[in-house]
Amino acid sequence: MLNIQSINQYYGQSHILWDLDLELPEGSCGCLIGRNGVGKTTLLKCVTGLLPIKDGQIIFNGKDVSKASTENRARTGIGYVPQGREIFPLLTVEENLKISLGARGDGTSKIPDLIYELFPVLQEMKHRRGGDLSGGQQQQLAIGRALVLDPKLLILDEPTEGIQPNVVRDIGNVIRRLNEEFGLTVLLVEQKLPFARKVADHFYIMERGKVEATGAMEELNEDLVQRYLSV
Ligand SMILES: Nc1ncnc2c1ncn2[C@@H]1O[C@H](COP(=O)(O)OP(=O)(O)OP(=O)(O)O)[C@@H](O)[C@H]1O
Repeated sequence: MLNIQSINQYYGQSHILWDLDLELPEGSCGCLIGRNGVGKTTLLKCVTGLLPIKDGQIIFNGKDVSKASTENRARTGIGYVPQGREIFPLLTVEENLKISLGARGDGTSKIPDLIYELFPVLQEMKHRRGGDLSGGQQQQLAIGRALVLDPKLLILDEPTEGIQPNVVRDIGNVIRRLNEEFGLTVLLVEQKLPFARKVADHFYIMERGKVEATGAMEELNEDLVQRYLSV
């Protein structure tokens, strides 16, 4: 589904991603983990097209999307929920969701029922402004907005950051459901290991701009945690 081959990325003179490889099989739920500053968000932004790569390839569904615009990648099925959510605070919940409809390219003007089914709170609050929602509700809105595009791959950057535990649980359940019931492939960055273990089936440990270890989530043992994640 997603095959990243030997990509390099720089911010000015700073070399951030180093010949990075990653393979995410279709139907899986992969979690990128690693200490602060190792390049997790940068990698997600390279996949969505928000940041250019210097060399290497990003293959999505068999197509090389390395040079495609963010809009085109979204149209071909890459959905993105950014860190910090980035919803529009002055627009209503419904307007936030409708904005994404325009990017679908199929002319539909109806928000898919699935979004309100997954997140009933968005239905209840659809006429409220995005900025009036709690952090957890805004995260649900950000996920709903990505789902409006009917993605095949859903990318989430720290979806539980700054969110109260009961909403974290709901978000975890929705991600699992999207993956297991609806067959969505998922790639997320997550710092909270218990959440990562519950939601994901694969892990990718990043260190200094590379994927240094990967495997099934059950293989994420104490040695790896000590070596790559302890601070
Ligand atoms: N816009 C930018 N300009 C210059 N350097 C940047 C920029 N954004 C990030 N960096 C640097 O790139 C490196 C990787 O950052 P990135 O945000 O990808 O790491 P991360 O693993 O997601 O970290 P965190 O867990 O703290 O979010 C860091 O050293 C960071 O300081």
